Amino acid sequence: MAAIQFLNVGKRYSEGHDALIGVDFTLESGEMAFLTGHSGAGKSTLLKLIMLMERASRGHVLVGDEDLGALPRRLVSWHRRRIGVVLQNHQLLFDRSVFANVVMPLEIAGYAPEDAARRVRAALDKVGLLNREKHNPITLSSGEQQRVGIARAIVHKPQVLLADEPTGNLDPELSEGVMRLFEQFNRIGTTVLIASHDLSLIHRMRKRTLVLKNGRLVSGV
Ligand SMILES: Nc1ncnc2c1ncn2[C@@H]1O[C@H](COP(=O)(O)OP(=O)(O)OP(=O)(O)O)[C@@H](O)[C@H]1O
Repeated sequence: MAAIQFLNVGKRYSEGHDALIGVDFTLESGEMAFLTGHSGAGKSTLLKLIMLMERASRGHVLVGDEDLGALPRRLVSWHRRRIGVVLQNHQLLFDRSVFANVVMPLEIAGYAPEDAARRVRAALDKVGLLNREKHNPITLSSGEQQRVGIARAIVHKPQVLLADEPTGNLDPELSEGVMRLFEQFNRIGTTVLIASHDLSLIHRMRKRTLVLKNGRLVSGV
């Protein structure tokens, strides 16, 4: 079954700039792939369409069976809960603990506190940070902070995990560790799409790689 489908997708920003043109690809459920291309090629835009942070100007974006262009407004938050997102600057809040950062998506989704706490600990365990739950993230290294961001992205067991330059600030060894984590989530069935311009890292991972050039998919389809 397809997890993500782009059918002749175009995205024109209001200024008239075409960020994506005629993009067609399918990511099967349980697949892991990279998305690469020069700065401005359209990588972040493509991910934003999947998260419904932007809407396609042409064509169709499907996540599972749902055509996002036809998704009723009341289902947008349901849709976002199917997706976990990891960003380069991880957007952790430094006025609260690691635990409090990771539990946020579960609080928003209305989980009971005990259930939420169990899930947060399971997520922190998966990223190797169970002993840091009471720390403030500002006291952690950048690699550890990124792993807190990953725990927060997967704590609600999303079907799809998206990452936008998740290793941008990390040295090669830490970057590889983060990629191995994504691989682990993929192995248990999560569909993973990672935007990155770290070509040597992508090469080492030996996964399908979608390449964008000036808004068009030129390879990996
Ligand atoms: N909100 C916006 N309004 C107008 N233009 C935008 C907007 N967001 C992105 N763009 C433009 O769309 C094009 C694609 O941008 P996008 O951020 O998707 O590229 P990218 O491949 O992720 O680049 P980078 O690697 O530098 O993050 C760029 O020319 C960018 O300037």
